[in-house]
Amino acid sequence: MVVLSKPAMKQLSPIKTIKPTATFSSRIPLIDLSKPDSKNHLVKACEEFGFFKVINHGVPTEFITSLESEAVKFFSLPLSEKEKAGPPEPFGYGNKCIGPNGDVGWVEYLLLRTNPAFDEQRFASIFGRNLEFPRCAVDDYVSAVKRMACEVLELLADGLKIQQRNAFSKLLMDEQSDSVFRVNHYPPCPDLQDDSTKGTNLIGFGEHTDPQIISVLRSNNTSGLQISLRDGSWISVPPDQNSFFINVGDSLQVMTNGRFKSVRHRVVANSLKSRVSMIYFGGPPLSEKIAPLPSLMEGEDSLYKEFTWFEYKKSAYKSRLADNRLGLFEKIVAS
Ligand SMILES: C=C1C[C@]23C[C@@]1(O)CC[C@H]2[C@@]12CC[C@H](O)[C@@](C)(C(=O)O1)[C@H]2[C@@H]3C(=O)O
Ligand SMILES: O=C(O)CCC(=O)C(=O)O
Ligand SMILES: [Fe+2]
Repeated sequence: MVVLSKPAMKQLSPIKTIKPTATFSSRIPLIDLSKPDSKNHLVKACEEFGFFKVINHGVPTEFITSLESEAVKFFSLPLSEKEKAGPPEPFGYGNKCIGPNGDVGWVEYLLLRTNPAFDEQRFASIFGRNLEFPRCAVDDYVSAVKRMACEVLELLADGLKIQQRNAFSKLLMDEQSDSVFRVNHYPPCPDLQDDSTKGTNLIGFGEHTDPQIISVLRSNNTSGLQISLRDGSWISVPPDQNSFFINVGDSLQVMTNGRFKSVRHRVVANSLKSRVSMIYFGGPPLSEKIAPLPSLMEGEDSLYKEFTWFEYKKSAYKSRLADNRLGLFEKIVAS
């Protein structure tokens, strides 16, 4: 079974299908941010999984529910209306096409910038006069999630015994922080019934790691998110609309000289229910050098060549979703 999106300029691959072999796992680390020992659990989770679930996160429920209902309203509009906010370059409304290099998935989305430089006018220019998406609901939600992301990063710095506890979080707090916000909608996708594809599902969002420092993800109660373990196997993440899921991004992997690993993840479309997810990608300013923190090197050499976030992002936008983007920046170690 091949599902093609509408013709576009780029050569598009068919949306991939997948046999639902991953099992739901109770192994995903659960971090209670209100507990005094959370910093050590956080470090362990970042080392072992690059992924964890957070409870007692302090993000007001009303910010979550109000933004999610606005997202549902937006995605319920006729396609011709939503397309007025597209195509994503990279910001705006996108449908099936992910990124500029031919990746596709069973997903539609809004990709927005979050820093203050993305002013009212530029926000409005995406949505136009008759197509509203409430900037204030995005701002309330993103500010609260960013605060929580910074708290997590500061606890991680404490857990790693880094003296400057804002070593990571200051990059998200910077006025020039290149952070991004994404709302994904995965429409229900009935089980495929073709002989060759019976019992398989479409890929909603293909496997990848996130390039930034940290990603904070929240979804409605529909399953679909899967993460890859260190042995390469995939596990399904049980959905929980009251919690947040956090991904270590490539930049945090580099800043910890590989001690934390960015997590490979993907989304499989659900056959019956639609899935809505909202993800804040906390990134550094474009000019920031991404390099291991000296206190984490303990006499080791950096595993990575020196690069700025601008250079990494430029390279990421030339890559396909599933590529090992950090590979290009790893030092070749003589054996
Ligand atoms: C295929 C692509 C989409 C992406 C840019 C890229 O060329 C490779 C990285 C992709 C990713 C993954 C995490 C985030 O969803 C994202 C916004 C990002 O920063 O990197 C996407 C990019 C995108 O959709 O524009
Ligand atoms: O929608 C999701 O749950 C995850 C999507 C994702 O990984 C991304 O947008 O980078
Ligand atoms: Fe991702």
